[in-house]
Amino acid sequence: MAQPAAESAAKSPRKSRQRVPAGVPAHGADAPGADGQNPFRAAMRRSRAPEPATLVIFGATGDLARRKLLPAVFGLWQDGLLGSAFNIVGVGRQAMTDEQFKDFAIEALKTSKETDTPQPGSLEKFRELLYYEYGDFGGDEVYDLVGKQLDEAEEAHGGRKNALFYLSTPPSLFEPISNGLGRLGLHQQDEGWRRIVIEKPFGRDLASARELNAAIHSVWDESQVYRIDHYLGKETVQNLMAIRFGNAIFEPLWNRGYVDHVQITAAEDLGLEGRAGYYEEAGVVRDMLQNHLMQLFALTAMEAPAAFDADAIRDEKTKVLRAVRAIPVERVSEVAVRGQYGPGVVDGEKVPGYREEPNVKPQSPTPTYVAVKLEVDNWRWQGVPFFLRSGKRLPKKVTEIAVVFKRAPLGIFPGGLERNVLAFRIQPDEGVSLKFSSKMPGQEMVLREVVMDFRYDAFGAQLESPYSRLLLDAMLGDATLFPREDEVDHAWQIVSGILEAWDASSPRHQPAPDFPNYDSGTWGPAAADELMGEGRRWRRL
Ligand SMILES: NC(=O)C1=CN([C@@H]2O[C@H](COP(=O)(O)OP(=O)(O)OC[C@H]3O[C@@H](n4cnc5c(N)ncnc54)[C@H](OP(=O)(O)O)[C@@H]3O)[C@@H](O)[C@H]2O)C=CC1
Ligand SMILES: O=C1O[C@H](COP(=O)(O)O)[C@@H](O)[C@H](O)[C@H]1O
Repeated sequence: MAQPAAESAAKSPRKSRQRVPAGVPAHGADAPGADGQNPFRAAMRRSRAPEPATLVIFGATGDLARRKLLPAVFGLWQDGLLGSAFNIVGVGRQAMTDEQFKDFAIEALKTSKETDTPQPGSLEKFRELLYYEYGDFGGDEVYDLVGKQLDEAEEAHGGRKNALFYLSTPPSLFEPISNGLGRLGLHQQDEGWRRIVIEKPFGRDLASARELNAAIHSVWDESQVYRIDHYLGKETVQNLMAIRFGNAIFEPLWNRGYVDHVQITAAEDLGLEGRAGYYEEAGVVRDMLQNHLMQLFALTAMEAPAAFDADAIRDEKTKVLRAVRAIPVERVSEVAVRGQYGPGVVDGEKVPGYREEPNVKPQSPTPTYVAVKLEVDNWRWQGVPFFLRSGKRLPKKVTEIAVVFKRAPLGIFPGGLERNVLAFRIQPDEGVSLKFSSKMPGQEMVLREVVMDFRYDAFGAQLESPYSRLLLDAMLGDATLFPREDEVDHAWQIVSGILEAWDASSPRHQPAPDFPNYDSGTWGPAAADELMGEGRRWRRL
């Protein structure tokens, strides 16, 4: 590996790298978080402490690492959740010294909106945990250097060589990195645990996802593989399971007898945010529908698991994904709607259309909006449609799951017979609300819709970053909130026909409607309303 001139002088010899020894908390008893300032984190600390470990982030100079991963790790560390010894090795292709990477990481923490407020001195202490290696991810040398880092950590880590490899790179590098780690034997668990976290999208279609799974399994056992979907790390998504399976009152209603339909919305006000290179290839189906929305759907529709453990939950999610009626290319126009945003006004500001975004092709056919109707062929949900939608440059950022109940069978009062709605607000204003009809004060028996509302802020705790939760889970070996191979496969099967019909390069391509077909700042194309059918409409959020 060639070293740049400035770098070879500045890079300290490996031997002199000091690690925080085992037995000494990564920050001591005086450290921030140790005073129990966050009661929820304090409770976690007692029951969940990972063994000493090294977190190796491939793609450590990228957008995700900078904005989300480093702040998430910092938050965990500052709250004393990372056990007795811990360090991070950033891996990238840019030539940088440890010192330069430390500067980069601290700057990232200072600029990211996701960083917890640093306690005095904690950024300086955190800086000491950081190391950096770089090289060609297709060669061997970079993995050799990473292996040496794990060797060097051994003593400080009480003789353990536990490592979590986080692949935060473009998806095309997932397989080469997995193979590279395998070639050098870094997946072997004889001197500690070894796990690999793989970012999304996992494949770009069913065939490539299967190939990637096969390639990953040629190195790793499935129990070592953590495919990340950050929506599963959101408190409010976990609360969906808590509410469904921790209360008796919902279960009797949660079926075709009482539910009219379900709406799942993941709306974003933002546009591309400079990610054209990725998004032009992905589009909204790969970016949001195949993963985040399918996970929300599976958690809403699945049967009660026998236990709250990784296999039981993932078995149930897989079962319901399998029960979704197939959407072959011929059915796509009946059950799915696509859109692309044009110029418009969001939050009072004029914004350009998708095709005017930097590095987007002037005639780009990439969809930025999707709405789809899923039908589930099982006893519970027969005849109950699930409507899923996601789009960029919609009027606001809001993610919600709304279970819309059937109307009362007979209207004996004046006033509309409205449908009750149980709505899980995933973000923002996290909470759960129940809409029902109530008598208005007065002499007449007139009904009006009212809302009973639970807000998460009632707990008085700031919600944790999903990446913190998932990173810690992976370090603890808990895969409950990570999609398993078969789930990912079924989610790809569901969207395969849509991709085939909409991808311009597909032989069965169906030409797009005239794009752009919705203005920025509106709720998407009109055809999405028609998808709902007679008597139903998208919720106004
Ligand atoms: N950004 C986000 O908000 C989200 C991202 N993800 C996923 O996370 C992963 C990373 O995304 P993101 O951080 O946005 O991507 P970026 O392009 O910003 O960063 C990717 C990282 O990989 C490195 N890299 C890129 N190409 C190569 C190469 N050929 N050889 C070696 N290193 C390379 C980059 O190095 P360099 O700095 O030199 O370019 C950088 O460190 C992707 O899989 C993405 O889909 C998932 C959810 C949200
Ligand atoms: O994975 C992704 O998710 C974000 C939305 O995540 P959220 O937690 O902010 O809701 C989306 O903007 C991005 O395009 C996609 O890659």
